[in-house]
Amino acid sequence: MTVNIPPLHHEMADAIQYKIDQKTKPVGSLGKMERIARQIALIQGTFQPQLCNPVMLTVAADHHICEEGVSSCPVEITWQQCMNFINGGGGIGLFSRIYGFELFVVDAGVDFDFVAHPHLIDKKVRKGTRNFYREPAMTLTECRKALQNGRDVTAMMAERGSNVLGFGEMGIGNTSPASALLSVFSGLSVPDCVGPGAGLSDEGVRHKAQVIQAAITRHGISKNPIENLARFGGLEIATIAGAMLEAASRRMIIITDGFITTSALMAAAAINPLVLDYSLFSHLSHERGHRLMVDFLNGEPIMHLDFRLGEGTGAAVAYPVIKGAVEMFNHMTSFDEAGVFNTANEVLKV
Ligand SMILES: O=C(O)c1ccc[n+]([C@@H]2O[C@H](COP(=O)([O-])O)[C@@H](O)[C@H]2O)c1
Ligand SMILES: Cc1cc2nc[nH]c2cc1C
Repeated sequence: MTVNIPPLHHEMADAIQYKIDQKTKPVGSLGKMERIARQIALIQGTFQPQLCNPVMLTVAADHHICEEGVSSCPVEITWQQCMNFINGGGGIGLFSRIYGFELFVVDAGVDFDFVAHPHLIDKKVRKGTRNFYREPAMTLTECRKALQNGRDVTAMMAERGSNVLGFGEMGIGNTSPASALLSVFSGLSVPDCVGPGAGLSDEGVRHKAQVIQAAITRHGISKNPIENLARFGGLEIATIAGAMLEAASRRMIIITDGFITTSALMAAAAINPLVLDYSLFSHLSHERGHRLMVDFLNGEPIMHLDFRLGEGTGAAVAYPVIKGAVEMFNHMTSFDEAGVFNTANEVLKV
């Protein structure tokens, strides 16, 4: 699969930075917000960037790796939470409403038969990702299908007028594939990449690491990122990776959430690293390993809130900061516009 991602509008970088530095503030004093504004202007190639119809894609799947005792949660929580979200409930139902996202739950592989709903997108490849302790998590065909499904969902959102996608996920057991992908793509040791997920004990974490290590030893590591995604990933992770790649190819803004959506970005970046230029890292998850993942991708988390809920909650909660960055770039007065500076103006500009 090849995805063509255009480079950022680097030719505008100096002029964009000049516009930020002309705002009535000491140079650099709005910190990360300045870097967010700059990135969005570089993505859109304009001095008047716009955030249009933000959409939250909470992509869900089940994981038969749970048969190995790698999660503290009952697997039914996956479908129950999906129903909760489309009815406006749960963390992401609430935060999407508060922060202005239209929320879609994408069924990439939940082990449940849902009734059709306008905010539930059916992209089910199969009922549950295979148990990757015993066999590859997906066949190559299933993995490619999930990637393509993600691309199709992004295309649908672009055609509805969205240029900002928040990514979330729901899937009991999905910190196991996310940990495996972190280890496989970064080369870090499995125990460094594994944490408690939704709530394992220390002993549970040790067992989870053993299961993941055994799976990596059994299937081996490929040079082909899609094969690695198929061996160790999850149906929602592959769907998100495809959706992110398509978003970057269309110059849309990608907002990651926590450990699992960032593992999807890792897979996407292994397919085409330019996807990272279009990505904002909403927060640093409390899940052990997320820091390693974000560092590996050279990302800068907007917030540190000790969230480890997933669903897209971090992406939604970071949105006001992203919105503020664009407002600052478009509307904060420059020294010239303010018209009240004389000598102070010169002092502040240096
Ligand atoms: O976003 C995160 O960083 C995050 C960290 C730990 C757990 N989660 C959520 O918890 C579920 C996976 O946890 P587990 O222990 O079942 O693998 C899944 O539904 C995720 O949304 C999410
Ligand atoms: C209640 C609950 C909500 C979740 N949201 C994401 N993972 C979750 C796990 C549980 C257990």
